[in-house]
Order: sequence, then C-alpha cells, then structure tokens
Amino acid sequence: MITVIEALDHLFSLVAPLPTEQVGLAEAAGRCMVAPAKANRDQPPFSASAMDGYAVRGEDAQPGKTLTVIGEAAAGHALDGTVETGQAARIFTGAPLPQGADRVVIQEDVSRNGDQITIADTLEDNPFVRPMGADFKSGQEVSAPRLLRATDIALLAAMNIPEITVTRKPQVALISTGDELVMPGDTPGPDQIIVSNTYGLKAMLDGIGAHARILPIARDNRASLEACFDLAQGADLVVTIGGASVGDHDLVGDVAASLGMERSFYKVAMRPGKPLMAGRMNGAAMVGLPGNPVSAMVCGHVFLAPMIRAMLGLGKTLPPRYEARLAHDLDASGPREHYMRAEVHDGQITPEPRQDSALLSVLANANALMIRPAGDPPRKAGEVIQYLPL
Ligand SMILES: Nc1nc2c(c(=O)[nH]1)N[C@H]1C(S)=C(S)[C@@H](COP(=O)(O)OP(=O)(O)OC[C@H]3O[C@@H](n4cnc5c(N)ncnc54)[C@H](O)[C@@H]3O)O[C@H]1N2
Ligand code: MOO
Repeated sequence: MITVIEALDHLFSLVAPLPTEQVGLAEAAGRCMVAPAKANRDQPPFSASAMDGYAVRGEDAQPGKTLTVIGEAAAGHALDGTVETGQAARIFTGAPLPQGADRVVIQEDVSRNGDQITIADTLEDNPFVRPMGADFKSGQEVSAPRLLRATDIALLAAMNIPEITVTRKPQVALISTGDELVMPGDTPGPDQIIVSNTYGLKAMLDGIGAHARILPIARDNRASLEACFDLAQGADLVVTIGGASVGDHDLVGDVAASLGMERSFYKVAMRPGKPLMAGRMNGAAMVGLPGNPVSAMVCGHVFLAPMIRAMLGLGKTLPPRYEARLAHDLDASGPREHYMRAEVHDGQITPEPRQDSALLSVLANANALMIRPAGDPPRKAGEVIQYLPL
C-alpha cells in the first residue's frame, strides 16, 4: 500500500490549473484571483477628516481660543476656500480637509455661537486627519493567486477594480453508490439509510471554490453505475463514494476500468480511507472514495481539497498541519497513518473516545483531525502532535 504523501503525488499528477475567466466583483467571492491586482488610485484620494467637527490650523487648536467659521466641507462636497489663521471650517467625516487646515477639532470639544466657535479645555491631541493614501497608494498590489474573501473584495472595490481574472471553477461530479441509499427527504425502506456523503462533500468543495454537482444515486449494478458515469461527463473531477472495497457488490473499480479508467493507485496506508482509488477517466480525474461516511469526509479533506486547490492554481501543496499538545497519554498506533477525530482547545488536543468511521455525530463534534504517523509509539500527555483543522 502507498502512503498518504505518495497518494497525493499521484493525485496531483491527475490535475492542472484550469483556464481563467473574467468576473465582476459582485460574483468574485470565493473565486481564485490569478493575477495581482493594482490599485487605480490613492485612498483616501485627499487628506480627509476622520470625525465631525471643525477644520482649523494647528496653531489655532488651543483651549479657550475663539475662531470664525467661514464655511462647510462635507463628504463629496469640498470647501472652496482656504482656512486662514483665526478661522475654522465646519467639517464632516470623510470630507476633504480644506486648504490651510491641518487638523480637526471634534464638535464635542467646541462650543458654538453663531459663526464663532470656542475651543474647550477638553481638546484632544489627535488631529483626526486621514492622510492622502493612508489606506493604499496608486499601484499598490493585492497579491495572487488568492481565494477572495469578503475583505479582499471590499479592498478591490475601493481600488476601483470592477472586474478580475479568476480560475474557472473546478466542476466536480459526486456519485454516491449503493442500493441502501435514499436522498434526504425521501422515505427509506426498513433496510435503507439516507445518503450523507455527497451532501457533506458538496458543502466542503463548494466552500473552497469548486462547483460540485450531486448526481443521482448509482445502484449496485453495472448499468446504473455506467449511467451515472455518463451523467458525470464534462466534470473536471469525478468522485464516486462507496463500492470501493472487496465486497461482492463493490463494483466501482471494475465498471470504471471497463469505461476506460487508467488507474493510478488503489489502497492507501491510512485510517480511515484505506480503499481509496484514483485514475484518469475520459480526460477527467477520477477518485473513488470509501463509503463509510467519516472515511469519505476525511478523504475529502486530505485528498480532494488539495486537488481542488491545484486546479484553482493555488499550487500543489499539502494541507498545512498545525501543532497542539496531547491532553492525555496515547497507546501505540497501528501500521496505517491514523486521522483521529479530535478536539483542540487552548492548544491542547484530545481524540474523541469513539473512532468508528461510520460515526458522523463524532466527526461533527470534532474540530480537528489528529494525525498519528504509521507505527507511532505510545505518547505522553504534553507531547506535541500534528493535526489538520476541520
Ligand atoms: N473484508 C473487508 N471488508 C471491508 C474492508 C476490508 O478491507 N475488508 N474495508 C473496510 C473499510 S476500511 C471501508 S472504509 C469500507 C468501505 O467500503 P466501500 O467503499 O465499499 O463502501 P460501501 O460498502 O459501499 O459502504 C460502506 C458503508 O458506508 C455507507 N455508505 C456508503 N455510501 C454512503 C453515502 N453516500 N452516504 C452515507 N453512507 C454511505 C454504507 O451504507 C455502508 O454502511 O469497507 C470496509 N469493509
Ligand atoms: O478505511 Mo475505512 O475508511 O477504515 O473506514
């Protein structure tokens, strides 16, 4: 059996960065921007008031001083004039600082009588001015490649970049297999369960920039599986779930091979996730995940997510591992790399007491996959161990 790292190497060789397309900013959230974006202007484009109050010359900002108000500057309406010694301009947050003025006295520090203001003894030191270009300067870059978050989109908008170049979304076809499965909302027979893996995987993959399609459930016969593979055409990545092991009804490998799948590997020395298979099929990457719900989700994190990132152009890199200290002693681990459902709090990690790969409630309760290397010896509380955050 190959290792997790070897399997990832094979999986990376099945994918490449996808072509790019233009999108408007309103559609850019979660997309992968491929080229650096450059600010088209300074922000703010002028020295701006940070508060509501009065713009004055620095030397006039003294407690007890009385000044004459000569006009008003509001956001979008600059004052046409200069603030001279002994003068002030009414000013509001975001307005350009008038010529001559170099600070703002907030209105709480001023008493006003007609066109006269007197500065109070409570005068604050802060000049309440945002210098021109304080946020960013023209030409400043937002680096790429990057998955765009809400905060990036706000920054790109402020930079006056209405359209960006992004990688086309990887199209993923998700095929659950098994006679025992029905869709959520359907009425299961006495020997049936509700399909969960396709829904969990779609949520995971859509959340990292892919577009996953849930295909009809393939039944445990060749014709049904073939029909589902046919529906998967056009996808960049075809993912089957279940039917990967050694049982009489585990047909995925055979059917995929008969449809031309060139296999890269079958079986990985990991737990859960051992009966994983992958290859190239009709120009797409194909991954056959094990059916146990936790196995499928763990393989999604460990294998599918890095493949999606590679297709987006974010590089062929391993998911970053974090470190925490064991809260309790652990027994020796087995011959397969073990991804244990665990909880990390305040830098301390505790594996969940039950690790059966059928238990989705345990997975949902966990916030980490604690990684025990193959053949890991017994470990003591306080030792450092690696994990993937969930
Ligand atoms: N004799 C052996 N038996 C098994 C071995 C083995 O090495 N020798 N491996 C075990 C391991 S490890 C796993 S993992 C499972 C994986 O088997 P399959 O990929 O063939 O999965 P199925 O048998 O189809 O299903 C397993 C389990 O998961 C449920 N399932 C399947 N698909 C879904 C879905 N989309 N949503 C929710 N639940 C699903 C299914 O009902 C089964 O309960 O094989 C072991 N056996
Ligand atoms: O590998 Mo299975 O995926 O141990 O449950």
